[in-house]
Amino acid sequence: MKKISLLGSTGSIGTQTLDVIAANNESFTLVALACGTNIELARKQIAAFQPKLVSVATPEDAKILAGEFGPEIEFLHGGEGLVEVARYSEADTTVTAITGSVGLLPTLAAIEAKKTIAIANKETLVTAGHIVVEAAKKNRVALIPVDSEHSAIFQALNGESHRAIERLIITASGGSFRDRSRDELKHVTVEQALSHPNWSMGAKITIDSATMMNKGLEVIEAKWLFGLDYDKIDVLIHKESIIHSMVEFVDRSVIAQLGTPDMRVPIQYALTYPERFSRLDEERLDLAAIGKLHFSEMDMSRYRCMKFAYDAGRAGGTMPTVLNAANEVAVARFLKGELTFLEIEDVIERALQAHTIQSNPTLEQIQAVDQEIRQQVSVS
Ligand SMILES: NC(=O)C1=CN([C@@H]2O[C@H](COP(=O)(O)OP(=O)(O)OC[C@H]3O[C@@H](n4cnc5c(N)ncnc54)[C@H](OP(=O)(O)O)[C@@H]3O)[C@@H](O)[C@H]2O)C=CC1
Ligand SMILES: CC(=O)[C@@H](O)[C@H](O)COP(=O)(O)O
Ligand SMILES: [Mn+2]
Repeated sequence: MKKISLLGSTGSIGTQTLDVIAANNESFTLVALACGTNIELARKQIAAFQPKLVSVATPEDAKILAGEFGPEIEFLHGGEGLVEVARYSEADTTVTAITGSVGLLPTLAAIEAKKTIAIANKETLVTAGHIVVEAAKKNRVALIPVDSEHSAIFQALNGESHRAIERLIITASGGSFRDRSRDELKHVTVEQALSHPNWSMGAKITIDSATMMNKGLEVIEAKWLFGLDYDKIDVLIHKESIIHSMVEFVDRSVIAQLGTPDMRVPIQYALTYPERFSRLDEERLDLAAIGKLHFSEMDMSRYRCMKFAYDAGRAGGTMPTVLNAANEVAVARFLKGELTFLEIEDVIERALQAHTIQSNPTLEQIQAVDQEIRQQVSVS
């Protein structure tokens, strides 16, 4: 029985992880969960899965739930609660399905406690990839990708030697505005931006997909997960999200992973790896019904965030931290109606241009830059 601790249980990845656990309850059990403020859903999840440790955002909610569920379950809150859930002694695998760089400290705590990490929280790798990868190596902990593109690459690689890889080809749907010109983006609404053509996801990643920042974050995520230079990581627009990504090998053979857009596939694979469990009752890919798949080149002037991400990744040091923190705040401000869609890019560009890079930053330096940029971008 694999014992799972889940960060971000009430979100899109979190709820689908619980679907996977419930569908395979002879193999998986949930021992700890953490969420934020969605207490109504957390209550249902606790009742259904009976974890032994729970963390929520506020002490008030922790107290209410403790009163309802009694002493059998321990209730914590805030950043410390997240860390305790991530490194819970009874868990052997931690699923990081929380949004944003707030996932960094809990992920590091889980690695230090030698949990296998099923990693969905890409912002953690973007903001501090060198620290996370180094910690995983030192503690001999596996980082198993959950993100669909990285799971596809992981499956395509299937243990192939690093030397055999010519390049990774990460596919991008183009997001909510894939068929609009830049001119048509001036007056788009939050509601329109939140309508992804292929995937149902949390708000932040859906906006990232529309700006193409999601793909930029994924390029940096791939650099750290697969240990490749940026010159070996390409992005290809593929509007159907059927090919989840590909690997080209040095002999020009290309291996792709395909499937219907369903995150429960990569989530389940991250939990069953190196085995595969059956999902025979689920929808199967019907290429004849789809008929055609489309591909086009990435256009860095149409998608400015793509260029920001490659530039920040190549610059290294604290630049990816700036990219991520500025983006998190800019997206939150767009969602609140404080910025227009195109202003997201302007805000990120200003933060990157104003920053003096620090190379090979420590965790403390990353945390300081993250805070500084958040303050700066919340008013700029
Ligand atoms: N959704 C998807 O299909 C994919 C997502 N990812 C990545 O997975 C991660 C999660 O995405 P997604 O599931 O869409 O996000 P959601 O917004 O749907 O869910 C986020 C989860 O994190 C919790 N959370 C957020 N902030 C805090 C905090 N400070 N303390 C405690 N809990 C917190 C939320 O709790 P609450 O709601 O209770 O406040 C919620 O459970 C992101 O990094 C994303 O990039 C990667 C690939 C695909
Ligand atoms: C499901 C998933 O992994 C998302 O990251 C998805 O890839 C978003 O799609 P695009 O960023 O390609 O629109
Ligand atoms: Mn993805």
